[in-house]
Amino acid sequence: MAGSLKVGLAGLGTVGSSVVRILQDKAAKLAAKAGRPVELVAVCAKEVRDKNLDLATVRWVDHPFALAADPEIDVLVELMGGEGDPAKTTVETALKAGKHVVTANKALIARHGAALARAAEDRNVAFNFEAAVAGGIPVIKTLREGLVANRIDRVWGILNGTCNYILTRMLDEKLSFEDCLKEAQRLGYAEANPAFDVDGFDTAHKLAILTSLAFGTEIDCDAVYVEGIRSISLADLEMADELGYRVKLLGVAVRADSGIEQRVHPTMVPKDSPLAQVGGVTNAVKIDGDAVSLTLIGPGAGGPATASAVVSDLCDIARGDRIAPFGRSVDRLVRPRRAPMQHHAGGYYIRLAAIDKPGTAATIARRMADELISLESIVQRRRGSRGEVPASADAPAPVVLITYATSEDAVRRALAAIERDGVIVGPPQVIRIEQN
Ligand SMILES: NC(=O)C1=CN([C@@H]2O[C@H](COP(=O)(O)OP(=O)(O)OC[C@H]3O[C@@H](n4cnc5c(N)ncnc54)[C@H](OP(=O)(O)O)[C@@H]3O)[C@@H](O)[C@H]2O)C=CC1
Ligand SMILES: N[C@@H](CC=O)C(=O)O
Ligand code: NA
Repeated sequence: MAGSLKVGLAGLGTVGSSVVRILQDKAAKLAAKAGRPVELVAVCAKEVRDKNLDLATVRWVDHPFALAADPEIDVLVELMGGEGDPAKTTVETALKAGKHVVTANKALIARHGAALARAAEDRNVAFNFEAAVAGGIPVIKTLREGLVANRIDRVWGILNGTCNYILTRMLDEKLSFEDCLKEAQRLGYAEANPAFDVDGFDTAHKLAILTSLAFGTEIDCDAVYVEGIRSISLADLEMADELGYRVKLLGVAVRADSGIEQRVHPTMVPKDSPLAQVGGVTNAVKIDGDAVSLTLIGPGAGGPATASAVVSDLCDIARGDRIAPFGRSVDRLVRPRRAPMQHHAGGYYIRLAAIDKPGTAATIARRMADELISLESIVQRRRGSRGEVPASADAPAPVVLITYATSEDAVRRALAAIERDGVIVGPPQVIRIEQN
């Protein structure tokens, strides 16, 4: 058997600890599959959180930059997280030193992926990041290699385990948003700063990476329209359920007439659609190609699932597989044309807190008609029913509209007019609807 691939690991948190365990517990099987042992020789961390981790045979290095330049290692695994330092310089240092790099750090790739991939290409080393998108689901490999013969028109799905866990638990267990988030943190799903999860930025990072792979374009993270899930109430989840939908935080990248549309927002999907069935920390990615359309479903976060992808990347390197990180040379990625969000076309769920007085319903209907928006349904509830509306005599009553396909622009204009008319209280809740 060939000599071992020597691994240096920076970051011993949720994912790093699981990587150590897999490399140790499955050493013989991995060596057989990769054709040579994959050996952890050095680690670097601020502290060892998991006191049961056996690091007796592993060298401790005090700083990640030193680990990245360590002459003994062949590959640097970066599992510290964060788009800036120390992660960025650690990865740059390793690539400059001619070492392969594996990372799960989507924030880093979304911001600096092209420059890092170029550095890897220049030195003919691997820069692998399967764990960065949809955790254990091999979606990077699927897009980069398995679907190479396809023209991709849309890549979309549930890309954040924490948000899907929260939305599922809120509806199923009637738990509060805060309690669900705490559970997701305890289970190791959330980012170090969970605002990245619940405000949609983690999904945006992942979507930007998928977009580049799917459409052969430069990563354009700033082009992603982002809305998170903080505004989604139990009332919305229950109303969606009643109307035949589930609410999911989706990332959607689609080839539109005016360019590539990239958006992240809470989305209603029909209850009988595959994405609606995906609950908890599970992720799902749908890829619509001209020859093959498929859906990949699997665990999107958590130590073991994410480490599974990291170890897969390491085995590819051990086998000698070298593939351009974005499936083609960075110089061959094209600049994407951005399709503006105002041009987005689709159905909408709109929840209004309507003032209960004669003419309100007519005003709302007229403003919608002015913008040529056709309504599929209107549901009006009594005051004090769902919608967290107090039951006092002058309290507003929840009105829910479901529109047929229309444009974002038209919806925004109609709602602005309704607000000016003074027939609603507070901001309207708007959730886009995505059909299969
Ligand atoms: N958790 C998940 O489910 C998934 C995570 N990822 C990504 O994987 C990466 C790691 O995530 P995760 O394991 O959850 O994060 P954790 O916060 O659990 O672990 C990060 C580790 O890196 C250490 N670290 C941070 N800064 C330094 C430093 N300057 N020097 C040395 N060590 C440092 C931390 O130490 P300390 O604890 O002392 O701060 C901690 O041990 C992130 O990029 C994340 O986005 C990707 C997919 C899924
Ligand atoms: N915080 C992320 C972790 C995996 O990428 C998530 O919840 O999906
Ligand atoms: Na993955």
